[in-house]
Amino acid sequence: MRKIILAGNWKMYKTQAEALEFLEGFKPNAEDAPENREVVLCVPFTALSDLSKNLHGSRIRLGAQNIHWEEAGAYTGEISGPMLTEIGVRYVIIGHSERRQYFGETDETVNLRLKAAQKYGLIPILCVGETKEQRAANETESHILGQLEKDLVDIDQTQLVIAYEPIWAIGTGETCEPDEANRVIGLIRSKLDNKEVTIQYGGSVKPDNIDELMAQPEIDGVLVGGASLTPDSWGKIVNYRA
Ligand SMILES: O=C[C@H](O)COP(=O)(O)O
Repeated sequence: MRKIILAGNWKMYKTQAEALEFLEGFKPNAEDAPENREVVLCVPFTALSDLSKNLHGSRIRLGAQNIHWEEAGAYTGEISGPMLTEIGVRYVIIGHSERRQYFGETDETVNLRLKAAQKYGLIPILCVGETKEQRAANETESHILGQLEKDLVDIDQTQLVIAYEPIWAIGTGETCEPDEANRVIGLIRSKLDNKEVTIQYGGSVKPDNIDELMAQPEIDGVLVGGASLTPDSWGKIVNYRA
């Protein structure tokens, strides 16, 4: 069954102290949300351990923002599956457009990271999406389907979340129209072997557009950057009106 998953991606924001302060403010909002909604926070590595210790008995799940494909080794700046699972991490974002754009992530390395996540029992949140130029050139579909074809080689689609994030909508305030996000997500679903994969929308999701986005039949959740950084706006998003 398709699961509703609302995930915040804090990117490179919040120290440990700021993360704990956020948690104090957000916990009551999370507990108010309907039980069928999975609430996830993908936070910087430095905040994972402290948050994990403070999440016992809570329904909030922890996510990371990267994973290396090796179990250990000389890979300065990387993090491994066992390091994440040891502290209670359940989800990991892979292939975010910022990783692809600034850190040389390719479909090949995305595929390796996806395999590693699944090997260690983590649920990957695979990000795909087109640039403004690709959209203008009518290449949205071919680009995304090309990403999926390479990224998903030998990936178990029963342990997978996909986030459709049009790059032009990330952090710009320019949200993809809900019916257009629904159309693209429907297209992604049509190409998957497992039609029950949770597929999220991401890109300038805010408290004032979450209801309309979540009312779309193909959208199973959201991946949220900026609006997941304050307990108030993230609380409103996880408590969207069904
Ligand atoms: O991972 C989240 C996305 O990059 C969306 O970020 P945003 O909500 O700040 O536009």
